[in-house]
Amino acid sequence: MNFVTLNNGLKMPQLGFGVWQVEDDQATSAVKKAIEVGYTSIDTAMIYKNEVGVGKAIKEASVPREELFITTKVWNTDQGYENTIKAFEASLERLGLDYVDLYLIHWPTPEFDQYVDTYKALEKLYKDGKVKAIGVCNFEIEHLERLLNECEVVPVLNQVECHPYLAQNELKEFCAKHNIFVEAWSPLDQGGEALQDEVIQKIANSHNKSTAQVILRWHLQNNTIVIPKSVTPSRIEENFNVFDFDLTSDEMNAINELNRNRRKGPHPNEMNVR
Ligand SMILES: NC(=O)C1=CN([C@@H]2O[C@H](COP(=O)(O)OP(=O)(O)OC[C@H]3O[C@@H](n4cnc5c(N)ncnc54)[C@H](OP(=O)(O)O)[C@@H]3O)[C@@H](O)[C@H]2O)C=CC1
Ligand SMILES: O=C1CO[C@H](CO)[C@@H](O)[C@@H]1O
Repeated sequence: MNFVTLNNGLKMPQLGFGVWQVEDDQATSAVKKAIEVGYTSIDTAMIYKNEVGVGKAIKEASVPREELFITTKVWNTDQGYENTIKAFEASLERLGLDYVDLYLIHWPTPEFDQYVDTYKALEKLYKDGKVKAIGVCNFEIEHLERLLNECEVVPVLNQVECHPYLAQNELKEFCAKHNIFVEAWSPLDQGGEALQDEVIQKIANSHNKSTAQVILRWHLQNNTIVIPKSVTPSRIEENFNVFDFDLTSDEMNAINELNRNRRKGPHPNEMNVR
């Protein structure tokens, strides 16, 4: 497993396990399987409604809590300083934990203009030692600039949709300049067209790997953190088995050229759901 060092010195596994669209019960078995395979980083959120199931897996796992890296997120309806503190305590309770490693704002929801206050609540939780790191999801450059100007703690990462068809080059450049990692959500294009791409298929054949493994390798070699999701035991293993080969710079460039700025999810400025 590769670890990255976040801007506050905390180490985080570069490959983690996502659990969106996994029912609470199934989350327990999927996370237990993932931990058995060797994943130690788990990405959940209040809105996934599976924090209880994830917490159960953590409790039943044979790996000590301090070796795990648990991420959860504050949902749009809980934004604002006081609401965020309450939402965090509720997440902690559902997870059955006394701290989380990383707490993230789920969407900026710019129309409501509360993400600065929300972030200030994350700073308070961080200063109180209840979270080991804080960050954001789905922040565009202008949203990050506001945090950098108006808040004290630089987010450790920005979790955004990213895969070969949505490379996020401009955002990656901005984040790198400010020592903020990019973490890719839907890194496998939600199991979609990118997994069938002919260019990626050819590269995969030459390494005797799957297209999913090549895509994950592309993310890792781009210095991106990844959190693929699967409830299929063989795929949970497959997605972890990406540290025994390297893509050449020609192969990396060939995948870079597939970018078409095509999103599966909403644009952050259009996601003002409450
Ligand atoms: N911050 C945010 O706004 C968001 C965060 N996320 C986070 O990112 C995580 C990952 O993103 P997600 O949207 O789930 O999508 P992914 O890109 O991880 O793709 C998951 C889909 O791909 C399939 N799959 C997984 N591995 C393979 C494989 N090796 N071969 C073929 N198919 C495969 C899965 O099927 P199956 O499970 O049936 O095996 C599932 O349908 C989420 O689970 C969540 O934690 C996601 C969306 C938004
Ligand atoms: O992480 C995510 C998945 O679930 C949410 C919806 O229920 C999305 O909005 C979000 O981006």
